[in-house]
Amino acid sequence: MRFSLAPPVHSTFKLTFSPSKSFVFTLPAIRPLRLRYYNHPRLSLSRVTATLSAVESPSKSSSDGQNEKNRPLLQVTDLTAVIAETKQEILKGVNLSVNEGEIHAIMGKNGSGKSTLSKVLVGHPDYEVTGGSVVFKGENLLEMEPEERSLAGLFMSFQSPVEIPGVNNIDFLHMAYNARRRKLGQPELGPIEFYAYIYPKLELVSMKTDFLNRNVNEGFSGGERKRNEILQLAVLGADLAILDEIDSGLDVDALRDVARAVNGFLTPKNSVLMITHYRRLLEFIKPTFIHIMDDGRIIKTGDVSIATVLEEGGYKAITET
Ligand SMILES: Nc1ncnc2c1ncn2[C@@H]1O[C@H](COP(=O)(O)OP(=O)(O)OP(=O)(O)O)[C@@H](O)[C@H]1O
Repeated sequence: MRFSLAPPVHSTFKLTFSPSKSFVFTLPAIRPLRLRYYNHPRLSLSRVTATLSAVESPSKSSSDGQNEKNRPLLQVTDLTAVIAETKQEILKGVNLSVNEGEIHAIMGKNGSGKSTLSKVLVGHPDYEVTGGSVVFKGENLLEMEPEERSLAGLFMSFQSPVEIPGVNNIDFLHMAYNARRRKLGQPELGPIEFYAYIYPKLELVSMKTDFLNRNVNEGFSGGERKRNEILQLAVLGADLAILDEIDSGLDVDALRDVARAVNGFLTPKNSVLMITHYRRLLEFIKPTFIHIMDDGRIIKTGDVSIATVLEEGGYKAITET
């Protein structure tokens, strides 16, 4: 990728990626700290390019490690959890193993506990774990704060992504991205470098650049929220991405875009755990395993053929096979 930086005029910049593609953006003026980057004497084309390669290269080189494929990433054993407020038990002994490079889909009737499982994994405060264990990348996930889980490489896209009034999208992503880089011992990216990094990701999910300057999810349509979640995933990266009904509310084109972005995120080292009700998503993102959840437990695991049985005969057909 080649691009040049036009000299800054006030706070508007132009990044040119190729003769036909350029991206004009306005840096948010709310962080005085960032102003020092505007006229940074060492911010040259080569520096930005070098930073971009540094960002892109770890996932590429890690994908070379074929012999490391299939190492365990997430191991959930006999996990039980209750609603914190009422102590009602929702998860009643979940067992699930996800290895590096695998795509797992969880299906199940409404209210069977799928979203609860994913929220418990990311440390949502509405739930209390009452038993069992969760090991993520060799560490006890349940002992980590939600933020630590995220920095450790766990990403969750919520079924109903929340609005964050007063925080614009680009600031939010920039902050989260730099927090992850700090955790990885990498230097933070300044605003210009970050814009250059994020631009191709916007294209990946077919999102217009004006979404960057809007407050996170505020006034976004259902489909735009989902695209924005996947943009977050593409920007932040993750070892395990948990996608809760990423297909709900998407039109056919949006579903394709989102699936393409998710597939683009995959390497032999990272994994996806997706919750869905429909086979349609599984045609775009091919799962290694499908699990059926019922009443707080995974009651069946198999390959993609389960989704066909389900679509044709409903959950009754699954429990009878
Ligand atoms: N915070 C909560 N307060 C009250 N009840 C809850 C809470 N969280 C989950 N539940 C209940 O736990 C059960 C499982 O909910 P969950 O959202 O995990 O189901 P699901 O399998 O994801 O369902 P769906 O397919 O409809 O999204 C439901 O009966 C739900 O009402």
